[in-house]
Amino acid sequence: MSLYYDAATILSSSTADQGGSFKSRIYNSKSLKASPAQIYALVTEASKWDILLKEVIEKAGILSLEHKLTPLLCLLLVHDHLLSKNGIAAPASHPIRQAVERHKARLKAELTRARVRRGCASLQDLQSVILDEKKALLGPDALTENMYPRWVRINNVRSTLKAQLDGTFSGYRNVESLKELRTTDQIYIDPHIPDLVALAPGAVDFSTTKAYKDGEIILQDKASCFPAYLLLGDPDGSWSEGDLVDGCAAPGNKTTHLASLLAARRGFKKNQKNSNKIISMDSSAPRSKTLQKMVSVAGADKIVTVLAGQDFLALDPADERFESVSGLLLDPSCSGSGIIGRDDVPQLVLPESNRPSSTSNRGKKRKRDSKKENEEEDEEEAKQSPPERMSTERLTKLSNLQTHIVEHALRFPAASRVTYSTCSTHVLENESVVSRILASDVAKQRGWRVMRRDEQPAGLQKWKHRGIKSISNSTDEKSHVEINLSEEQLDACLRCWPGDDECTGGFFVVGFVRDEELADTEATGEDSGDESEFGGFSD
Ligand SMILES: C[S@@+](CC[C@H](N)C(=O)[O-])C[C@H]1O[C@@H](n2cnc3c(N)ncnc32)[C@H](O)[C@@H]1O
Repeated sequence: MSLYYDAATILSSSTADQGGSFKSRIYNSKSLKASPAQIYALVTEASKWDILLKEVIEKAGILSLEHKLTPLLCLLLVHDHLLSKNGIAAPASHPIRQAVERHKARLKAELTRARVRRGCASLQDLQSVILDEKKALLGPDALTENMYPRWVRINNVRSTLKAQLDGTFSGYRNVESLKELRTTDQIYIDPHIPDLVALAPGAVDFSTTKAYKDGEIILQDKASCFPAYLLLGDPDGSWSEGDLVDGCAAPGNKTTHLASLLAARRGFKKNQKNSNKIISMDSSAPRSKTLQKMVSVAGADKIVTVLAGQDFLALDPADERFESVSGLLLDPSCSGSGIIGRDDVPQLVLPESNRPSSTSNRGKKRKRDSKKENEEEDEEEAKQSPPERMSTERLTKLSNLQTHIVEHALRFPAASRVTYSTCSTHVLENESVVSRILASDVAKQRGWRVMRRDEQPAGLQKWKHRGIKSISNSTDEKSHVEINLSEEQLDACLRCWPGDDECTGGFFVVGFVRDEELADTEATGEDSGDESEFGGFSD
């Protein structure tokens, strides 16, 4: 029984008090009695159905009859009663189980009515309609990670798309759009990124499959696949790369994607001698261990050299180890404001109680409950706009460091392509950084410009979300950031927005290419490299 009380407690407690992500709060809490896995599963599942549960509970009128139930407790219990295979996890004689089960006929009837009203033949169909309603009601931030499709990238070092479709995904039915992806036996082949597929939310946990353990498939969000593809282009593309550097590489998603794209390219150009290598590094030693492990599992040890604990800014571009480096991928630390699930306390839409608020004969307890609910409301408000929480000062420091890292990449003597990416939605960390880089001496002296849309790989040319000049959130507005980018330059920037129809997290990526004809030998001086500008951030 503690399961429902524990879940209600964790949802009501303030993130600021406890710190950490929602999941870590559950797993680290010492005061909860129920199993953390059960609490997490209950809350995340209930948050997928809350709009429906609210409607069913209100129409069944339970809350005005059952004074033992708060709206939150009722929602969690009715979820399990109607939608969980095993029903409510409490002894049949427990008063709060009885408080729900007394109304089982009405609840069942209201569930059927709600499904029929929406024209859905099954509960599975109903679920995606409910998620769409939730998105429309609360905006994309209301959706947590577990409500998005599962993105799976096929690793060409160890496998091929065809082999995986015939193996791991055999029996899956192909759908033509993400919207159609509703049931767990469907698969969608992404039109923007080669060898990327999506499975419906709730599909099997692919991290338990043999293909995952053998490194044949990698679980990677779609947006995070943009940078490596932007850098290397299509396998039949004309850019013939030398060595590659991934300067901020841990845990290794983009490094292993680079390796996969190189493998695909080698398959395509079988007769071409190609011995490019990838040099990957991360300034954090512990994260470098993860990077090394991911590279090994992906079968990329022969292509990738990991420089563990290496600060990219401390590399000397003139070092002979880097004389053949033609492409660099920079994905430095950022605010992470685009990450789905970072502030991942599910937003639950609760039923209205329809009870007088202070006249109850359960004085104290009711007061406690309503205090909890007020706290919940405050918390919900605080959750509305996660990107606005980071201070302008902190964002400016990050932006300075990001600019400095990319400018350093532009100095590698043989470099002709560089990509810069973040999982941030802030203009300050994205278009503003691009604007500052293009204005820097190193960019002018060496003839760097942005990679135009028509120069981008075929899949990304089709991507509709592009750079912007401003965003209506207070942190960016307060910074009075000036963005000197032309329409063409903004069009060269690729953006992903959390919660849009493409089901990505928030992301930004831009490519820079070197055009010696643009090189301005008159431009002098080094760009500011004052380390004190960059302090005070963490990953
Ligand atoms: C956003 S994460 C990179 C994610 C990675 N590209 C991937 O796709 O798996 C940023 C990483 O940059 C590293 N980092 C930050 N500043 C760095 C620097 N100056 N040199 C090397 N690594 C750095 C951090 O330790 C962190 O692991």
